[in-house]
Amino acid sequence: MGQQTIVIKLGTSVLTAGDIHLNKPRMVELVRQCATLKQQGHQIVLVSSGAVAAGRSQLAQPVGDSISEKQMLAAIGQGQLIHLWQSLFALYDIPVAQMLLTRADVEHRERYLTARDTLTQLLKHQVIPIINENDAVATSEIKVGDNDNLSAMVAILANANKLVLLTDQVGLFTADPRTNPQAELIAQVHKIDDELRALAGDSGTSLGTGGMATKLQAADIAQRAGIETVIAKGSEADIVLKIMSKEALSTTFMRFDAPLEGRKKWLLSAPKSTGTVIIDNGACLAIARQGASLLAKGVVGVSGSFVRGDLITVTDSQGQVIAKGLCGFSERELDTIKGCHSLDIASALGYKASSVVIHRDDMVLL
Ligand SMILES: Nc1ncnc2c1ncn2[C@@H]1O[C@H](COP(=O)(O)OP(=O)(O)O)[C@@H](O)[C@H]1O
Ligand SMILES: N[C@@H](CCC(=O)OP(=O)(O)O)C(=O)O
Repeated sequence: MGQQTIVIKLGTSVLTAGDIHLNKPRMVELVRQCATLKQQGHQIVLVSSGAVAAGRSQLAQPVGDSISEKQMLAAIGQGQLIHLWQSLFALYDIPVAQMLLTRADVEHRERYLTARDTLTQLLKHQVIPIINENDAVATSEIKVGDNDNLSAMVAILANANKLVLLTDQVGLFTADPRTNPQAELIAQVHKIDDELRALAGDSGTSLGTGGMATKLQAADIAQRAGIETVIAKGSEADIVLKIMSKEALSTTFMRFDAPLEGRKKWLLSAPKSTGTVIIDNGACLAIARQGASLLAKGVVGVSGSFVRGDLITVTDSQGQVIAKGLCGFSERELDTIKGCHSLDIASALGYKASSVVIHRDDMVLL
């Protein structure tokens, strides 16, 4: 492939030097590699963790791990982080931009499109966007929570070809190599299933967030959006350049051949599901095999709390997640009309309403 847009996510494990201090020589190395890629005509977006660690290293007294303390640390450290990136990229005359996002910035379609436009403009002007979660103000309702998932959202926003997750391991192993020295590297993954998810543990340190589990979630989103994901070790010499020339020891998650179109990519990446609809086997087959919309007739149960237009999860009667999509009814309406023929919905509710529960254009299969 020729010139590509590459989102590179740098975990705290890559950006800290065995403790909480930012690893400046490592950052210099990564900047040099990004500059080389830019010279080759590639577009680069960085998702940089490290704000909390950087904040901690600046305070003389020890600080705890409560949410408000971490938010304070992020507010202190983010400035130092972006200052360092800016100074290092300036050595190559490459301008950078800071974008601090939360889930709320991508959850609503208009805000998603605004963030996408900003990113597109920055790339058009040869600027490297450096993105982190806006930890200082992100409440539990609006935060993504980890930069792996955030980087998958960014990869979709940037219409990227590749998502590179740099961490402190060479890739995904059959078990956490920290605790299991016999663990073996999995070089290539075509589809992420429950068996693979069971291998991916949490972060082995108090600095990282989510470990391999969130990296798999990110790779899963990216794969479906048609983006290849590579997990590799950020401390390896020339690692990003080696990934580009396919010489890196790493785990590659192949992209799906039939990627989703724009609106469905947004559905996949952003909104949080607030409820669940359980459907019968006939409806499962119709939506999964025939690409049909979900009708009330196939609905056997409803849970959670949602209003018309909210994103909900669709499961089969065994609880297996089949799809997610924007629901045409509230949970109370859906409970009333479950099992109804589409023509009977209006009389069951007492007013005219949508004839489908989730339209196929508003649904992604999982
Ligand atoms: N199956 C696995 N393969 C590789 N690493 C794993 C696995 N399960 C858990 N891990 C842990 O995930 C950690 C990397 O995630 P994390 O600490 O969140 O790093 P980062 O800061 O780069 O996001 C590794 O150091 C490792 O201990
Ligand atoms: N936003 C946080 C990092 C969150 C996160 O996902 O961390 P990591 O698992 O190290 O990529 C920070 O800047 O400290």
